[in-house]
Amino acid sequence: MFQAVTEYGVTGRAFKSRIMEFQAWNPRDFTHDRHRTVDDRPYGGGPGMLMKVQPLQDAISAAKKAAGDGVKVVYLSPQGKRLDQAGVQHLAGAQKLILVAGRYEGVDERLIKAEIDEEWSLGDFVLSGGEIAAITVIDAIARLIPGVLGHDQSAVQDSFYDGLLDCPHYTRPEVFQGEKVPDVLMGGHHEQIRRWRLKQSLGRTWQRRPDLLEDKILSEEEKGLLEEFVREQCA
Ligand SMILES: NC[C@H]1CCC[C@@H](CNc2ccc(C(N)=O)cn2)C1
Repeated sequence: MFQAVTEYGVTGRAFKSRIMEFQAWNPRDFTHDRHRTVDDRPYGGGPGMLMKVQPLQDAISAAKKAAGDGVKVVYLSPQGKRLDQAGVQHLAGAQKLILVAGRYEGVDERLIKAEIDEEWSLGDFVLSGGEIAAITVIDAIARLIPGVLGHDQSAVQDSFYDGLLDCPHYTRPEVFQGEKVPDVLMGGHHEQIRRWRLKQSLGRTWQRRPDLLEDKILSEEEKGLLEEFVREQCA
């Protein structure tokens, strides 16, 4: 599953060039019974199983041992703190991360308490396993590691990560579905293009995610551009 980030795209290059390193630790490799059992029944009964404590504990311990000092152990679940770009930046600051991907109905609370440093959630929805959440986190973190994105892409990244939604993008043909590319983008006037893109990002954020604007202090220029956008919308 993790080949999605270790083998493809910019993240794949980050792992191939060893800017980043990945190793998977499967609890099944830490079982001692013939069926390599990794699930166990919940005390208190009820449907579903939990992750068997001993194999998961041993997998985490082995990963910690291999990581050495300065490792942060993160558990991904709907019960975690809601992850956003600021949270990704926080995680990207860690030298080493162990991402624990759960399966079944969950993990014994005592194991979480003993081994997990931070619990994060990608959103209010349930996946069949934490692996896809871990893959997503790895991708988001990788994009923030110096050298992973080409310098040109990192320029694009900055505009998006100032807490605003991205502006509309256009490429060939000039007319598509009966609609022309906005003239400003055809003119090559970089300062006008910068302002237009910033105005579109501000306006789109105001329209679709006003909550993001609540946490953002706008510069005088941004305030002016947003007012212009709103006036044009209400005209
Ligand atoms: N109680 C269900 C829970 C038990 C333990 C394993 C997880 C794996 N699935 C996940 C993991 C994370 C997220 C998320 N939102 O970040 C959603 N789903 C499911």
